[in-house]
Amino acid sequence: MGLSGISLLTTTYSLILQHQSLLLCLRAKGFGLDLKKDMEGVDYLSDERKKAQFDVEAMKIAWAGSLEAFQLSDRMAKLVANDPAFEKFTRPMLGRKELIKNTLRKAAHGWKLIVDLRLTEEEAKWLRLYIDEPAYTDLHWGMFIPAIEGQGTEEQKKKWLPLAKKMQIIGCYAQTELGHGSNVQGLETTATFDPQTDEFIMHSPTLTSSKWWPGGLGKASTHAVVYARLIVGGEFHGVHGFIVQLRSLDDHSPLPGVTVGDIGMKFGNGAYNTMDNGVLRFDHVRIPRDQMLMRVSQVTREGKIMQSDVPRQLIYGTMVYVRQTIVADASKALSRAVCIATRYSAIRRQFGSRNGGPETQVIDYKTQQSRLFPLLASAYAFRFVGEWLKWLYTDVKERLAANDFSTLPEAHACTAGLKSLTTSFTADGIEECRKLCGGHGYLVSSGLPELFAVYIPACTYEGDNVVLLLQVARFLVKTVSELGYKKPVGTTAYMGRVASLMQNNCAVQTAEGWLNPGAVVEAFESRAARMAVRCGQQLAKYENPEEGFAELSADLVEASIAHCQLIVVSKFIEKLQQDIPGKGVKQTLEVLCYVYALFLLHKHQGDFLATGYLTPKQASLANDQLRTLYSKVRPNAITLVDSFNYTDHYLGSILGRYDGNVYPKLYEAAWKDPLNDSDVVDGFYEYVQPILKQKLRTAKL
Ligand SMILES: CCCCCCCC/C=C\CCC/C=C/C(=O)SCCNC(=O)CCNC(=O)[C@H](O)C(C)(C)COP(=O)(O)OP(=O)(O)OC[C@H]1O[C@@H](n2cnc3c(N)ncnc32)[C@H](O)[C@@H]1OP(=O)(O)O
Ligand SMILES: Cc1cc2nc3c(=O)[nH]c(=O)nc-3n(C[C@H](O)[C@H](O)[C@H](O)COP(=O)(O)OP(=O)(O)OC[C@H]3O[C@@H](n4cnc5c(N)ncnc54)[C@H](O)[C@@H]3O)c2cc1C
Repeated sequence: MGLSGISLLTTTYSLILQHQSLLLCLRAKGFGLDLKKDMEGVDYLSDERKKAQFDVEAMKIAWAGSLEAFQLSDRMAKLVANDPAFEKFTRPMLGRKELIKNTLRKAAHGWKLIVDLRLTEEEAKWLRLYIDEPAYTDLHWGMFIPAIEGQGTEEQKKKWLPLAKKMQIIGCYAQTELGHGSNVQGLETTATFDPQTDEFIMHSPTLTSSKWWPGGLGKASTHAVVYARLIVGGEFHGVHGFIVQLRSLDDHSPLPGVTVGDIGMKFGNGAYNTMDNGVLRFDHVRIPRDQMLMRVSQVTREGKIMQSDVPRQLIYGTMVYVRQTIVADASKALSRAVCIATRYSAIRRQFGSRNGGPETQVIDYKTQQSRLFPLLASAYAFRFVGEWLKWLYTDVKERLAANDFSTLPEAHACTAGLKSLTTSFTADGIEECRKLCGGHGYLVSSGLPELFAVYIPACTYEGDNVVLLLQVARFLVKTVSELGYKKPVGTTAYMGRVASLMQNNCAVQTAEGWLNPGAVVEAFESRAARMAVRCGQQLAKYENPEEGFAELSADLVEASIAHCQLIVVSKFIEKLQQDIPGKGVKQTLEVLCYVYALFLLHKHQGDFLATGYLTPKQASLANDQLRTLYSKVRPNAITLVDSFNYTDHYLGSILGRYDGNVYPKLYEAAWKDPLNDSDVVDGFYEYVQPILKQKLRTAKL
């Protein structure tokens, strides 16, 4: 085959697909074909992109939240993607020491860009996101600084924040211990006030009191906000945060009395191993009294405890903040996996060839659609609920600054519940995307294994997901028990209509009847209210409420999930009531909103049926409608994932490449694996050749 023959192959998409494997064989056998030249610059997904029924540029803005947000994010994504310093292809192949050093290098380069280009805090945040490598900086900016901002006095903020924001100190958030993570009040590290020297003595009295897990602690941090039991005058006064210096600012060596190191390798290659999660012990380390974060309680020079008007729950405030950001991160992680799986599903063909024509794109299989499109819809749903949660958190923060703490319990329940719901779904969703990509999804170069490995701890950190749903359950039970005399507000306002929600059943008679926001919201409200009330009734049978709560905890978790799903569905619907510009954008989002809601209704139909709200026929109609909706998503699938506006660098996936040029790039990547540096593998002469050359004496073999 001559070169002209090869260029002919590039003329049509389907022909190229048929001949790719042949070309690859030729190259492998040394025919000297330049695949790069032949395949690059072709958009294998262009036919798919032509099918779009909406304005993609407008959808990008709807996804980003505003034109300004889109432009900012786009600028930072390109800045990172075009900088070779942020290459990440080889990350999963690095040993731990190289990995950490590489991360330190990237973090330093990122900081240099932030300083040199005078980036704002918002721009810097996006820059770190697109660098896409968990690092000590996440904890420094994401928890250490927010802990001081939320729990420090004005004086403390004035002293510590400028140092932290200029990175003259590096901080982490040291709460969890070897023996306790979820049970914060069970922490054992002590901070004992010494009135003679006006200091706290930080001490780790037991092995299980060793701080264990804090990110950035292992190797990078100079300081930590350490959570410890406050002991004054021999009495315990609750757990509080203390700013403690751990390492010398000159040579980074641990200070006297401080034992600190990394806790070792974690799940997966690369992935979260770029983070130095650490262990820390104190041997009677002294810190000045003014290093206790004193917005909630103060210890005076004389050793008196003073309580401000601020509720003690504010000590948990940093977790509320981070849980809110984790919901936003869930939509990013899920959309990334979905983008990879959707693009690849349009490229991949299996079966169905007629008369030698192309095989069927796997995205056209209804089973593929029924697994993929709900994930796509969920990515959008999480994006919009994340946007709402950010608003809620900003509102709470402003109120807290003005000493209005009334909305803190709801903010806690919403952040805890939505963190749990979105991270559990996203972790499962990434794994589903891997399966949707068949065998190639299991290759590291698909980007999915590392994304999964880096993401799954989100179900555990910032609160184990079940523990958090039990917090939501407490909030719901309290709301139900107060219904007689207190009007529920915010996300529990629907409980105010509990009588009608318990009585009225679903009125939908046709599949089209489900395309009605009122019908959908009422279904989710009725299910959530009925499950919460049922739990309340069951609980009332127990003399000891705590015993009842423990006994019914599995049902309470289900009720919490129902409540949180209602929030996501409602916020998606509310988003659609806003003005969303761009041809077809709102209509396409409406389709996704119904896919999200009806998929959940189908998946949890047991709840809807058991509570008596739906009949089996109505549940079946919802499923009929869902099938119709999948057909409406299909032509828009590729452009819906293009609307995330992810660069190939951020996606980090050959299967998810924007141009769909999958096979040549997979092939090329295989040859870059260090194992292929030589034809004869290291170890052949020691371990393989002797076997091949052995003269067997046993008769049996
Ligand atoms: C590719 C790159 C990807 C990179 C991704 C980067 C993402 C970066 C993000 C994160 C990186 C990971 C960092 C991880 C950090 C951590 O994990 S820090 C440690 C987090 N630890 C936890 O979350 C512990 C979980 N436990 C708790 O939250 C609590 O202890 C509890 C379980 C809620 C408490 O239980 P308990 O019953 O003992 O509670 P009490 O202390 O008695 O308090 C009860 C009352 O307080 C109210 N409450 C509880 N929590 C809060 C809160 N956060 N805010 C407000 N109010 C709260 C609760 O409702 C009770 O109130 P009531 O008495 O009125 O009923
Ligand atoms: C990657 C990663 C990064 C982390 N980063 C930090 C950090 O920067 N700073 C920090 O301080 N911590 C950090 N952590 C620690 C993290 O916050 C805790 O691991 C988390 O809060 C869970 O606590 P645990 O490990 O004690 O789990 P456990 O509470 O021991 O959970 C074990 C099991 O018990 C169940 N369980 C526990 N309590 C109850 C209950 N009351 N009712 C029913 N079931 C229950 C849980 O559901 C779970 O199935 C990190 C953890 C990870 C994995």
